[in-house]
Amino acid sequence: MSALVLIGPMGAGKTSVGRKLAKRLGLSFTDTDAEIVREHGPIAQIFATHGEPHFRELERQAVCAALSGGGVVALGGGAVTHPDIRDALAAHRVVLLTVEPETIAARLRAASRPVTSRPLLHGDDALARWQEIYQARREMYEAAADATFDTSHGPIQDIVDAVAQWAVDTEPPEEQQV
Ligand SMILES: Nc1ncnc2c1ncn2[C@@H]1O[C@H](COP(=O)(O)OP(=O)(O)O)[C@@H](O)[C@H]1O
Ligand SMILES: O=C(O)C1=C[C@@H](OP(=O)(O)O)[C@@H](O)[C@H](O)C1
Ligand SMILES: [Mg+2]
Repeated sequence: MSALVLIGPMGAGKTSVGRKLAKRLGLSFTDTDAEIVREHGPIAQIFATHGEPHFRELERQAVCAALSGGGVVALGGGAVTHPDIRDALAAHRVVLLTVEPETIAARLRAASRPVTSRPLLHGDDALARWQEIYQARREMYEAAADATFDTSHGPIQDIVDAVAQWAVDTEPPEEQQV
């Protein structure tokens, strides 16, 4: 069963768009960060106690499990850095959500949970770090994506509608309802 997978940089909207998209399409929703937190505790704590490589291994396990369950799956922004995850994504429909730095600056300021869920942005100048990380991953995102939607402008519902339309238009024949 192929999943509809959302990838992209921190704050692009993978979690928020993914949840609404699943509802809209009548599919299950899995956020792999939420699965990791449920099983292993807060992301910042995992980074602090065991380091990023350990988090990436937990993420690899969570992503592989989520992909096999199908439905809509929102990944964490760094999941594409793992080669096993990049390989696994080839069998699924992958949507890249992008966002401009001007917009992300406001989202990072407004975010209520950056400290617990985005340890890579801790400290001074989170925006500069966000840009650096995005640039370093941009090619991996683009290579993995079947479609790209920018979430910088307009209401979130417009993005949900656009991705839902794309998903219906490109649905593989073997998964269409008979
Ligand atoms: N058009 C939009 N598309 C996506 N997210 C939006 C949009 N407008 C505002 N937001 C907000 O931006 C934030 C995106 O955060 P989140 O969904 O956690 O992103 P990610 O999972 O990619 O890190 C949310 O607070 C969401 O409500
Ligand atoms: O980009 C990254 O390396 C990360 C993104 C986060 O998820 P979101 O992209 O959903 O914020 C979370 O997985 C963790 O803090 C690491
Ligand atoms: Mg998220």
